[in-house]
Amino acid sequence: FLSIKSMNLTNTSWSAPIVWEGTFDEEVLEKYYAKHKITVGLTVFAVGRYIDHYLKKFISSADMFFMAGHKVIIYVLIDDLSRMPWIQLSRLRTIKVFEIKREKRWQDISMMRMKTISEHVVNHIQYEVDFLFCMDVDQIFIGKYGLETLGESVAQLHAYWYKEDPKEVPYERNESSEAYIPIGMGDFYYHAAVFGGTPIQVLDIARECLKGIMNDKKNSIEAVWHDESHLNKYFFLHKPTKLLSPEYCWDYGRMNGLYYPNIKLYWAVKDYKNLRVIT
Ligand SMILES: CC(=O)N[C@H]1[C@@H](OP(=O)(O)OP(=O)(O)OC[C@H]2O[C@@H](n3ccc(=O)[nH]c3=O)[C@H](O)[C@@H]2O)O[C@H](CO)[C@H](O)[C@@H]1O
Ligand SMILES: [Mn+2]
Repeated sequence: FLSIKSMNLTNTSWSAPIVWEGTFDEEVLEKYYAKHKITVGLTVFAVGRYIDHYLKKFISSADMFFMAGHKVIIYVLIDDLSRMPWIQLSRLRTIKVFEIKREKRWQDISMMRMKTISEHVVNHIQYEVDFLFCMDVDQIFIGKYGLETLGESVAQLHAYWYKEDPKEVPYERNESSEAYIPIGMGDFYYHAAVFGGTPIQVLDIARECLKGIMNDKKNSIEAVWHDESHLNKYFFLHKPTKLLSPEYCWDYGRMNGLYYPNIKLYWAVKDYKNLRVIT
């Protein structure tokens, strides 16, 4: 019998922990943070049809499972304030809603999040939270997503690629792109649906990714997986201090016979045809 712990990597070659259920002591963490009170931020974007389709479920499930028992500020970036759903939150939770401009192409809606995140971290988030996560809206929490995920620079292993040789993962392979990673290089393939860290670290991630995205635009290049390609380049150059196992961003639609009992967050059903803006 092999436990998940022994089947899967729990440390990277640069000694960053890979967080799986069973690799941390929740009690010790809770005791520590009872004495060191923190506030955790969570940014989420909802533009166009993603508002009605995903936002309410994301927020109400976060209310229940994201940093339960700790102070949380959810930052909602939305292109139509009048469609912000009403959600009753538990104690210790606050929502701040901001209206953003709507990009025309879904690729830009996704990529330009890096710009909006940078601006908001600079203007206020850095003074309001100790740790910050940035997440896609098309996902749902179903298990406790807790203190074990906090770190200076946190990356999410992509559920499709975490066992794969880096040679096989879909990094950007066009040498002219800022996101380029040569074949044979790279550590893991990270999922852009979740990243985080201290606000200053998140600012560096967002700024560097944005720089790459804008330089590529200048050269009429768009990386194969958009912001995700640039995020992978960033984490290749600046190793994350903590990695989250796929339990923290699972796809039930493509399990490949694998079953993990401790999923904390999973992909909502995608419906690109109907939900994404027409390009
Ligand atoms: C499996 C897969 O295909 N993954 C890619 C796909 O992720 P996703 O299919 O998860 O991208 P997505 O459609 O969720 O877009 C990313 C996020 O942007 C926001 N949003 C996007 C479109 C929109 O009309 N309204 C809106 O609010 C929303 O917060 C969403 O969660 O695309 C991303 C952006 O290119 C990355 O490249 C991912 O690697
Ligand atoms: Mn998504």
